Amino acid sequence: MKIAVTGCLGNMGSRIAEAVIESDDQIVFAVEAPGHEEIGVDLGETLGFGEIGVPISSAADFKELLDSEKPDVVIDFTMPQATLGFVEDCIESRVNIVVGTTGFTDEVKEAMLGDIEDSDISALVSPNYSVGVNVFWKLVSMAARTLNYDAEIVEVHHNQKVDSPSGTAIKTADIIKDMRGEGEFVYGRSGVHEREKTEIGVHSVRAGDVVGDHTVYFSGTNAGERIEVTHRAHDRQAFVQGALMAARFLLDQPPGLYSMDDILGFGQQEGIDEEIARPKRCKKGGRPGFGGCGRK
Ligand SMILES: NC(=O)C1=CN([C@@H]2O[C@H](COP(=O)(O)OP(=O)(O)OC[C@H]3O[C@@H](n4cnc5c(N)ncnc54)[C@H](OP(=O)(O)O)[C@@H]3O)[C@@H](O)[C@H]2O)C=CC1
Ligand SMILES: O=C(O)C1=N[C@H](C(=O)O)C[C@H](O)C1
Repeated sequence: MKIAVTGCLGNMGSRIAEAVIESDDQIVFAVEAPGHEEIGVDLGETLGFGEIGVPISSAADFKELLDSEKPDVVIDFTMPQATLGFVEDCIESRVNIVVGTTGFTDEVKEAMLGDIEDSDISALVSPNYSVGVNVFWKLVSMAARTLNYDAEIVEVHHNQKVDSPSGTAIKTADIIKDMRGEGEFVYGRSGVHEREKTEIGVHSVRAGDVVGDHTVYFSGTNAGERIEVTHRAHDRQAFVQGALMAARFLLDQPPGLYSMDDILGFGQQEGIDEEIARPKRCKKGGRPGFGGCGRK
């Protein structure tokens, strides 16, 4: 597989590059932010592998490199503004892309996904490439639909992370809302506030070198219990392996927008949810669930 890596000296980009260098795949070019002091230096030298014949290029030359080096796929973990440009260039040059960047506004992300869907490329865009988090989302969806309990999300990340809440937490909140057909997101409460039943709290912690933790608390009123669904990433390898799996998956796909569900065989969301027995009726439009009939 011929791979191009953007943000090749970042936390994720450098690890993607290292994994590719150590594999039978090939890095055909790698870019960093324009003006980066390592531009022109051999990527292998910088990453401690010795010379590999791939200079770190400026992202300003991305389109030109796409057309001359013709990678099978671009792997991008950078920042939203940069990613939008890379996606646009990939569409124009008909090169597949795996996007890991988070921090897009809803509008910008929808527009980007729409452009991909209207294009001739295949792409995968996910806020989390770890297999574990993709299973975590299934567990959360099952709990959210089954239990009529308050749902609160807490995510913890390293102190270099600039976007809050994490893309993973946002997708987790979306899943809970979708499963319940309702929900208002409330970010990091402060001051006097009476919690509405349908609120979905989202809380961000930034500290030290935490790779990425996500917990959803499902806690019932008078239920005498709570469930905490937690995923903890111990090492960025979890994301790297998923992103490389995604890149390989795209090689064989017709143009389209794919998800990790397609790769992991989780396409049958209903298959999981249908197994969950649920109370069938509630009075006055209450929402059924194992926590009883909630008010709407
Ligand atoms: N989907 C997933 O599984 C995961 C997603 N992420 C997301 O990936 C993104 C990157 O995370 P992380 O690697 O930790 O961040 P880093 O800040 O460590 O890396 C980002 C890299 O992108 C570079 N960059 C910035 N602007 C450009 C540009 N215009 N062209 C090329 N390169 C550019 C940065 O360069 P410089 O330092 O010079 O600015 C930096 O090297 C974040 O949005 C994060 O949330 C992270 C982990 C997993
Ligand atoms: O910035 C990070 O580090 C991470 N970002 C992703 C996110 O925003 O969800 C995924 C992972 O948690 C690490």
